[in-house]
Amino acid sequence: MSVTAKSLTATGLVAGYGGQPVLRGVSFTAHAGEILTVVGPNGSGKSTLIKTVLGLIRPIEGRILLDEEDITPLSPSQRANAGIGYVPQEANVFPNMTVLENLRLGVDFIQQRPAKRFDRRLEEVLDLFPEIRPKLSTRAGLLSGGQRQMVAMASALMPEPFLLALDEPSAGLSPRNAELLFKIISRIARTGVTLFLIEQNTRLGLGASDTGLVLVSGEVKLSGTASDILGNPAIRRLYLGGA
Ligand SMILES: Nc1ncnc2c1ncn2[C@@H]1O[C@H](COP(=O)(O)OP(=O)(O)OP(=O)(O)O)[C@@H](O)[C@H]1O
Repeated sequence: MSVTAKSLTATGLVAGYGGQPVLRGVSFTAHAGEILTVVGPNGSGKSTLIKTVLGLIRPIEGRILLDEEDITPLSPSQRANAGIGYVPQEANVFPNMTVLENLRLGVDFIQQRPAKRFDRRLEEVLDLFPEIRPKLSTRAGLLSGGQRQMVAMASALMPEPFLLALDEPSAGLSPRNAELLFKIISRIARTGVTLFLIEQNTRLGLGASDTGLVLVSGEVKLSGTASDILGNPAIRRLYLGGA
């Protein structure tokens, strides 16, 4: 079921909300087919960064590229059509609709990238989320938090995005469900999708990632392989409660 993953590159992003910029020159590359997790303390600019990648905030300076294509001028919906999928942290399913209806909406919102036949794509996506297969006719609002998060991710995958952006996927989940979700995230990457996520749970997020980015006060404090970052003594001391 592989799609062709694309890399996501940001160069010199300066962005904010009108006052002093929150992001102060952020550059990174999420390589095609890899998982990149952005971590950092509260208020460091993680949400601002994901909003800038999605086009919800226009950068004052800098560019965003999907492979070689400069997507900086594109609106959020144009970026969705260009193959950027997104799962927000909250309100990410339609609670009064069934799981199947939610998955159908995932395709209906994308206009310019005609996907495979719905049934075929549905089977591929359900193979990634066996836990929701028996729940297709259940209203999404009746599911557990972990299952709802799976439906949200499955719905975003329906139109075969090149890249999936996730906003704190483990938020509000039990440790067991959060671990399960990150197993699924690794499974998604193996199908050839690039994953770009922000995460409060540094150990879990970086533990499942290829590369990482530590954002502090709107600047990249550290970047590299996720295992190098997890092994960095300063990061361990600051964010992981260990020496
Ligand atoms: N809509 C907004 N208008 C003005 N300032 C904002 C807005 N949203 C966030 N900020 C400010 O931008 C800075 C970075 O916030 P941001 O939410 O990007 O950080 P974060 O790393 O995602 O934090 P958290 O981990 O707490 O979610 C903060 O100083 C915050 O107050």
